[in-house]
Amino acid sequence: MHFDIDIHKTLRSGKRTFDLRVRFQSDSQRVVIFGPSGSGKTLTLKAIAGLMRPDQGRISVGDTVLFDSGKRIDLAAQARRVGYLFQDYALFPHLNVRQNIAFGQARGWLNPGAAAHSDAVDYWLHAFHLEHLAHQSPSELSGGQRQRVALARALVPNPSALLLDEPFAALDPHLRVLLRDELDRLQRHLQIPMVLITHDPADAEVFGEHIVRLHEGIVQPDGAPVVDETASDEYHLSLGPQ
Ligand SMILES: Nc1ncnc2c1ncn2[C@@H]1O[C@H](COP(=O)(O)OP(=O)(O)OP(=O)(O)O)[C@@H](O)[C@H]1O
Repeated sequence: MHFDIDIHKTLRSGKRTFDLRVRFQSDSQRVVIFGPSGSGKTLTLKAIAGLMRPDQGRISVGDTVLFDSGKRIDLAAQARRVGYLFQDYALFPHLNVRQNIAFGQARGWLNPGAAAHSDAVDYWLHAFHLEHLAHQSPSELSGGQRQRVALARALVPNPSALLLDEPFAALDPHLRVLLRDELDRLQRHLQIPMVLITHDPADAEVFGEHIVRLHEGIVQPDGAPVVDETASDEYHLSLGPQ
């Protein structure tokens, strides 16, 4: 999957301004945007997802141009076919697990109850071992279960790429190691291209086939690729053919 990213955005808050000038290209399936707090990682991910409109630039994922200020292209977030995992998972507290996952489907937006019974929802409930929790609410789940529900919701519309905002930040250190391993195997199994943002070097080590280093809104030139050689065919989740 080819990512071609060129984002210009100036944000003002009182007397403070923040200039985001992010430009990179990648043919990697595993791109990590790595940088300290406040470096512009979330803004970059939101721009790719269509949740933040750049002032200028061009964003394409594969053959699809998602945004091009020169050509006045700006696809709506729902039309971009990218899954987004929010840092705090952003599950809906009033919907149960099944309904939260169904919300990932376009038709679920109006009536999650009606969309809750579909093959795709059943598939991801099963794949993430969530069937027995289908009727529970997010407040009744562990941190790891919440992450699986959020991942299932992001995957249910069969996106062409996955965007992950600090996916392990909300977890305790032990769970972080387990779920990092689980996401590693999930990505290798699905072969879904992903862009993951993090300030944790351990995430960059596992997922950073291509590392984009960000500092104060600008990509740093020393972003040499780091290839992870620990590929494993083994996969413990119940994933069948897609
Ligand atoms: N709506 C906004 N208006 C003004 N400034 C903003 C706005 N949103 C973000 N910023 C500023 O832009 C900068 C980059 O924010 P961003 O959320 O992308 O950082 P980040 O690298 O994801 O940080 P963290 O790791 O802490 O989440 C920050 O200094 C932030 O204060």
